Amino acid sequence: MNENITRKDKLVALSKVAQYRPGFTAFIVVFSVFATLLEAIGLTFLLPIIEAAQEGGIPSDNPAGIAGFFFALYSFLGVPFTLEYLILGLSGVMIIRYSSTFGAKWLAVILSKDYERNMKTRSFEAALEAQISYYDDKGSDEILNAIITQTRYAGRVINGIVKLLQQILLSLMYVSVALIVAPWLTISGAVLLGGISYFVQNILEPGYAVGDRVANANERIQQKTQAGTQGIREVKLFGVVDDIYSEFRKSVDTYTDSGISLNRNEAAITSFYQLLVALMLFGLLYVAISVLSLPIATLGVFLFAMFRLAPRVSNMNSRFYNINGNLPHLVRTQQFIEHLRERKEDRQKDHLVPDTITSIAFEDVSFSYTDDEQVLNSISFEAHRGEFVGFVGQSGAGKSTIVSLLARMYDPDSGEILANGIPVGEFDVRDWRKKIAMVRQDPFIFNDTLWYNITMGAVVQKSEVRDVAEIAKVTEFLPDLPDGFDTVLGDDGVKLSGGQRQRVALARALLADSDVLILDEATSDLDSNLEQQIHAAIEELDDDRIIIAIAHRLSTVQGADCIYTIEQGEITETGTHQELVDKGGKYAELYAIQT
Ligand SMILES: Nc1ncnc2c1ncn2[C@@H]1O[C@H](COP(=O)(O)OP(=O)(O)OP(=O)(O)O)[C@@H](O)[C@H]1O
Repeated sequence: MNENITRKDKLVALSKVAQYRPGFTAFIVVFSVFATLLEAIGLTFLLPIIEAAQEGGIPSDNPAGIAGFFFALYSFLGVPFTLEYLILGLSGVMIIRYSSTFGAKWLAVILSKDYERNMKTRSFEAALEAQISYYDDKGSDEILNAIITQTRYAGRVINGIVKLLQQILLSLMYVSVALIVAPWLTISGAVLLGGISYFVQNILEPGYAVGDRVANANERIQQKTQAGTQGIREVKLFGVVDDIYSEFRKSVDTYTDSGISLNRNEAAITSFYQLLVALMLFGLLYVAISVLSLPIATLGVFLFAMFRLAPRVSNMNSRFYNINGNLPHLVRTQQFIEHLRERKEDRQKDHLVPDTITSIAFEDVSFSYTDDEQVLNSISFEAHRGEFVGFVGQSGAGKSTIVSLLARMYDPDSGEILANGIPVGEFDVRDWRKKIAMVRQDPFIFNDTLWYNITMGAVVQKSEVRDVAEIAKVTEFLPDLPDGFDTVLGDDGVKLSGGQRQRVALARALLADSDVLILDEATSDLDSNLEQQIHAAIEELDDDRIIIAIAHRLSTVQGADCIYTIEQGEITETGTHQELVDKGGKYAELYAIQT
């Protein structure tokens, strides 16, 4: 993830949060301020009650001040101004106050969780739509971390902002009251409070820096966990258990220490801030009494406002610190979504994909994954409906890259890939891929049933699944599976052998009934006998589709209509098996070694 995050990036991230359901956010803020105001009203109710207690349970029938206000209100409503009704009134205010507080908190949680959901769904959706090259660059661990962990922290920012806004509004209210009763004293108090806030925020390590460490540690934890679980066999076999564990431990320690620092600093802000504010208030009190000689009533209201204001400002400071701590996650998540969108697969639809693909052609196609290395160099070939085409060549020659380009996992740097004479780049990429079924050497097996892994959730007849299972020789090991087609195959098909996994993937591809079947070392883990049986069955099955097979074992492509030998990204030989053997070139050399 981008480590060089500027102040502008932070502001942009925050402004995006502000634009997320602003009406709902404003409603929550105003609603919670209303709830807090009710507390103040409830407090003022105490005055007439105390008075009534002093008067032997009967409040004066002509009270002054706040009690007078309540007397007038009760008269207006036609409610007797007695102790019982005052207590009932106070209870009513408290019921509304705490119900409102509960409502405000509930709404704030809804907003925060809704934002988290929005970030999660947007990022996963964007990840699903992103080009494969993004996955090559970033690695799935970073993407998983961004979608699962980062978004959780990012969701907390909006909650923090709501709470910060509540505190700001309440503080403004108390400042206004204090300003009315004692303007100069309030201005002096506000300047002092501002100074203390600045001082407290600046002596501590910035929340953003601590939060950034947490975000980095999270990324490393995800990496190590993934390496230690998905790669558990290699980890054990190559004796790196201790290394993986110690790196994991280091990251978890950083995560824990940084989390503690963040919370400790927030607590420090709250505690020391309150101490400093108390000292400041003593100073102001001294000035008010000895220098300004304020009347007691004014002083009372001023002190009340200041005592209410101080915890709000302290809370504002720790909230601000907390938002800063979560901000790196928010910025990273937003940048992650943006980067994914920039790398979105092109979904242009200049042409509808033809119902039947009758031919495919590469015309002078060149490609490189990075600037350093040209992987394909002017590749040209054609394949027509019903033809079987084979690619052979040394490891790293570029064979898989050719079929990846055909499936539009990457776009060529130059040249054209055509289907029925139309550039495949002009089709909607998803529609185009529906015409292709590819089996890779190491196919992914979903942690689901065998049935799901073959049908991929499509509604199909059992007989169809049985047919493809028969051709792909899945039926050979089906009786060994405890629940037949309903057997769950485990994480990435862990309960199957390499050859069994390939056969499941082959059955999946055959069921897709595509126009182009690509077999990229699809049967390499099977013994030659089984492989030949499967290939014979596929070739017999349907002579309509185009079959492209990549193989190291030359017997796999021996029956192909045309075989291309690839060397360092170029086609160096073309012909049938016999023609190439007779030619005595690279193919013949490989064939001689293998036989
Ligand atoms: N995603 C990628 N990013 C960068 N380079 C890649 C990527 N995939 C493959 N390459 C490089 O491209 C070259 C061709 O790889 P490719 O997989 O097409 O070869 P191949 O002929 O299919 O090899 P093999 O027979 O071993 O599967 C290799 O040098 C490889 O390192």
